[in-house]
Amino acid sequence: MLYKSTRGDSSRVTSSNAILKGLAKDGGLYVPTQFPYIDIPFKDMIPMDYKEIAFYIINKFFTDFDDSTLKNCIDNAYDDKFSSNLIAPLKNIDDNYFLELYHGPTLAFKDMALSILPHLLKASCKNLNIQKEVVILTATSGDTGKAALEGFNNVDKTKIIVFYPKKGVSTIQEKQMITQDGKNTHVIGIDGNFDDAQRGVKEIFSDKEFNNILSKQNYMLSSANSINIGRLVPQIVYYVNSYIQLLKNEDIKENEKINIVVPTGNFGNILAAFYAKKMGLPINKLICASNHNNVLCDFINTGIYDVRREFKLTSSPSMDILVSSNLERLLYEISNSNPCLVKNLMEDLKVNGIYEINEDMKNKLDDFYADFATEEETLSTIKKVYNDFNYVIDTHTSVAYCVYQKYRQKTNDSTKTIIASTASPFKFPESVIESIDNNYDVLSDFQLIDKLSNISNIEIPKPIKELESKRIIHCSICKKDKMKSMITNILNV
Ligand SMILES: N[C@@H](CCOP(=O)(O)O)C(=O)O
Repeated sequence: MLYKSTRGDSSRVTSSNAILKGLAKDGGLYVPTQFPYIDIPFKDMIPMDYKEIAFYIINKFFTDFDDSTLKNCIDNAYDDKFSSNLIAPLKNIDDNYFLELYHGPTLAFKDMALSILPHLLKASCKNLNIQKEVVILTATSGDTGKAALEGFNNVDKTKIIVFYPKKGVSTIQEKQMITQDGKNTHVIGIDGNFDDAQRGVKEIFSDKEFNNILSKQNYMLSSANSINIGRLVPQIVYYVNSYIQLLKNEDIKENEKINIVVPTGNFGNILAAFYAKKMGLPINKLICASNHNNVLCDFINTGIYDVRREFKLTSSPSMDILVSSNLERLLYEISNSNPCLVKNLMEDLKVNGIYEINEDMKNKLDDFYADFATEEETLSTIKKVYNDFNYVIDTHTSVAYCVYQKYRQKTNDSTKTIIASTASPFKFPESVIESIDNNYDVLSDFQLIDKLSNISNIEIPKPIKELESKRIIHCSICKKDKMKSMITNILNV
């Protein structure tokens, strides 16, 4: 299996190369040259556990890793760092299936891939005999940053540098990042939003001169964001695994189609579900749920991507994104793998802040349904789910569930549905408690966490409990146009 750029660079690279580089030379994203198919009957997968399914799927994409290396990466990733031995359990709430992706070390779905990425990256270095130190640049709107810091913490011959919007993440998300220990970790708040951080990181990847300077000093750049194919492939696994869980529990029949609802910002998580569908997972609709930054929802409904709108800070900060990176991979797929077309659309976006896809591509968006939740709807949905089912969800999952309710009302579609539950409610105690009972607005974050634990009858997750006494280690901030000089200082180049 080889990988190519969405923007036409003619070179084909191995998975090790794609993982190490993160982004293609021409600024495009690496995509597989063909899609592997799930070639065993789903019922034969019932006895397989999460790790075995992970091996089956990842092995089809990362073909230059030998079996024992890949198994080793998987064993080291999905171990007792996860508080559920199912790794990603499904909760049946009112015959909807919440796929709880937040039982990893940092309590967000990003752990599902960032627990394995450092191992894949180290193995890639070995496969390619790379002796350089790898500098992982990461832009985050809250969850990726902490998961990447945790994953790469003290990993030999790597440094991890995370940029986050100083005013665009929850208090707990920020505290999780700025208290991160590890001699190779760096965290910087910027005076812009997530789009500024992501743009800055991408510009640095494409800056040939800077990359040459780094190379002379024995450094190379890679990415922990979902622009890196090493992030995306492990995310396909949990959709396949959850389908098998449904089958095992006899909630569905073999080959019965399901819907998947994903709260979406950078389009990585829903793209992984789309990739699962391309591999043969029986999926009816992929339901894209946006918050008030509803640029993706508009795109899916009109074929026009228009970022010329106000960037809103919401209670679901991880989705506060207007320039959604992975949509580029979808454009590539729905354009019949036409890199010139993708390149032109990306150029239109850069120059004019808008593009429109052609009719043929619009028709291929039929796999998707999209809607969005307002702030009010997000908070009232948390309350409703709590009151009706005594189940506490976070703000991002609430966006997903709210959009799903709208979908049901509009379509009457009763297909069994998985709702990606992307983060623990303990990461957003203020918004979650405010939704359920707004009598507590004078309490501090950690008092709110206690309250949340009482209300939900769920023990405070260990990583949150430990956070209260952790000291702040990182207090760097920078202007959004000074990200490169921050890196220069850190690396002393
Ligand atoms: N939601 C993200 C933003 C970055 O997305 P990624 O999936 O590309 O890493 C975050 O929490 O940082």
